[in-house]
Amino acid sequence: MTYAASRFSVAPMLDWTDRHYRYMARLISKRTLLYTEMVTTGAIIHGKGDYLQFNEQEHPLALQLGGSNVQDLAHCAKLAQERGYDEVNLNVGCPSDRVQNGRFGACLMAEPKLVADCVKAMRDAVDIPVTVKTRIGIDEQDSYQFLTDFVGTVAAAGCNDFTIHARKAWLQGLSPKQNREIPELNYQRAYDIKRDFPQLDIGVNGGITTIEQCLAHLQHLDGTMVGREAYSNPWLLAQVDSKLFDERRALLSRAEVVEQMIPYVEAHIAQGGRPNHITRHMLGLFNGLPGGRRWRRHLAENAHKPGCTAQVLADALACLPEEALIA
Ligand SMILES: Cc1cc2nc3c(=O)[nH]c(=O)nc-3n(C[C@H](O)[C@H](O)[C@H](O)COP(=O)(O)O)c2cc1C
Repeated sequence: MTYAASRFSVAPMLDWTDRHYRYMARLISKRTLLYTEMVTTGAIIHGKGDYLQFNEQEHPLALQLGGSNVQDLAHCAKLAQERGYDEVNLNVGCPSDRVQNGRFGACLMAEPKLVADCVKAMRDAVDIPVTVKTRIGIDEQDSYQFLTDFVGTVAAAGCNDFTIHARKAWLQGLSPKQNREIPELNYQRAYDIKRDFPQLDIGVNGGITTIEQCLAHLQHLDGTMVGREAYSNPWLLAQVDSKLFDERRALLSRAEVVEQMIPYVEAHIAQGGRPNHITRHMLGLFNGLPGGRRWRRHLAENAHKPGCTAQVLADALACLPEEALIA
């Protein structure tokens, strides 16, 4: 496998990977594939807002859909393609009650035939890749056979690209938050799927916190997806283009990223938004550096105040020592 054939992505995360986070992430890495938060077909079709909005700078960008109605998913996939998304992904991994009531998310692992029908309808509607994010199992259905039956059935419907969150979903008794730590991760399951379905693109997700871990997974797999670490420590993305894609392009410093966010925040305010809609995603930018706490505190204490402007970012930068500014 070449570097360029492998994938690195930031996971879809509700309330976290909104368009503002993604705009910042794109300033840090050009090669990372960014996912939207999960958007339900119901929100897109019946909602009042524009749930497909993004900034052209965000490419490459994948829309994650939640749903299980075949026609609705096909319709939303088509809208995604028309709007310019680079990929459309189906959520077969979220364990929350709300999602189970809507019969989508992780509970769909128990209905591979339905997922296959959804994927086929989406594939028929669009030319962009249709991908699936899934778990290694749900509840007591956690055998390797269960996972291979699921992947095999969905792949036969035309999905060539799976990201496997290497932790099974508990549909009862654990909150989605608890279910991100328990039960334990089983990366071997994802490796075994790649061995048994070598023609498929298989990526892994769950518990990855360093680029070195990504490189270790890429010995077995086609891609890695990072969630929480890419949010709380966005500077992780600064190593992606060079270490995973062998690109030599000069990177921005953290301070330069902040400077480029200032006009973006100004434009957001001009449209009636508040700075903290954006700065809340930037709190971890100086994590681990001297002054990182002061940066975080300044934004957390000021960016929500009425009348606050994009100057809050310049003021927060001024709290930092020189060594943090050039890092
Ligand atoms: C705040 C939050 C929101 C999430 N929302 C979604 C979502 O919308 N769709 C989805 O497939 N997974 C969602 N997840 C799960 C992540 O995509 C990912 O699978 C999980 O966090 C494990 O990866 P990590 O250990 O790298 O964080 C969410 C996770 C978090 C922390």
